[in-house]
Amino acid sequence: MDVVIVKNYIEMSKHTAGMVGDLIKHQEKPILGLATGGTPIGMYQLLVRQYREGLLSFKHVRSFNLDEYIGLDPTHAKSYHRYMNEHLFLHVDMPFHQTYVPDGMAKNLDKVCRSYEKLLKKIGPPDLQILGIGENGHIGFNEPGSDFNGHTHVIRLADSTREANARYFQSIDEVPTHAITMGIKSILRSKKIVLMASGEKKAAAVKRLLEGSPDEDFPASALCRHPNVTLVADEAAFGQND
Ligand SMILES: N[C@@H]1[C@@H](O)[C@H](O)[C@@H](COP(=O)(O)O)O[C@@H]1O
Repeated sequence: MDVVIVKNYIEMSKHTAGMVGDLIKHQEKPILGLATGGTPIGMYQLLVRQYREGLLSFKHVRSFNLDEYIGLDPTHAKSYHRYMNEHLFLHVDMPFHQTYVPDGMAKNLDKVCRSYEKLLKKIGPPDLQILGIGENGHIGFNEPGSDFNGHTHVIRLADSTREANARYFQSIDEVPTHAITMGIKSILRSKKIVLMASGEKKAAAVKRLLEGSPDEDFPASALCRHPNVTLVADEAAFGQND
C-alpha cells in the first residue's frame, strides 16, 4: 500500500482531487467509484471548482456509489443520493443516467443488490475507487465481520456506526438501521483504490490498517489484498498530532 501523509484536510482533498482529475483528463471513458461521508466533501468541492474553471469535464464519466441507507428517499436530506446531487452531480456536466447509487427504497432489496452487482460487472469495475474509513474500520458500509468475498448486499449497521453517523442527523433515532453496500469483493475489483482519512478520530483505524494483516473483524484490512491502493491521510489521522 502506498502511503501519502499530508498536512491537513485541505491537502488531503487537494491530493485526491488531483488523482481523480488526472484520471478524468487522461482516460476516454473513466469509471469512478464514489464515497460519501464528511471525508470526501472537500475533494468534491475542488472537482466542482475545476469543472467551473473549464479544466475538467465529467461528460464521459460514469460513477458507482458505494452505498445508500435503506428507507431514506433520494430527496431525504441525509440520503446518499441527495448528498451526491448536492456535492457533485448537480454542479458538473455529468449526465445523470451515468451515475449509479443503490436504491434504498426498493421493495425488493435483494433484487436491487443483484442488479447493482451485475451493472458493476457489465460497466465497471471502477478505474478509481474512492474510500473513506469508519472508526471501526468499515469501508462502504461493510461492518466488522463482513465477508471478504461479499458482493453488494444489505447490511445491518453496527451500533458504533450509527452513533458515529448520528452527527449528520438530528438524533441517533433518525439514523437508519440498515443500508445497501457494495461488498468487499466488489470493492476490491476496482483497478485502483484511494483511501482517504482525516482527523484524529481515524488515527486508531489507520494505525490498525497499516499494522495489520487481513482480518474480517477489521474490514479495511481487506485492502492489503489489493495491488494498487493509496492511503492519503492527514497528520492527525496518521497519529502525528502536535
Ligand atoms: N458509509 C460511509 C462510508 O463510506 C464513509 O467512508 C465512512 C466515514 O464517514 P466520514 O467520512 O463521515 O467519517 O462512514 C460512512 O458511514
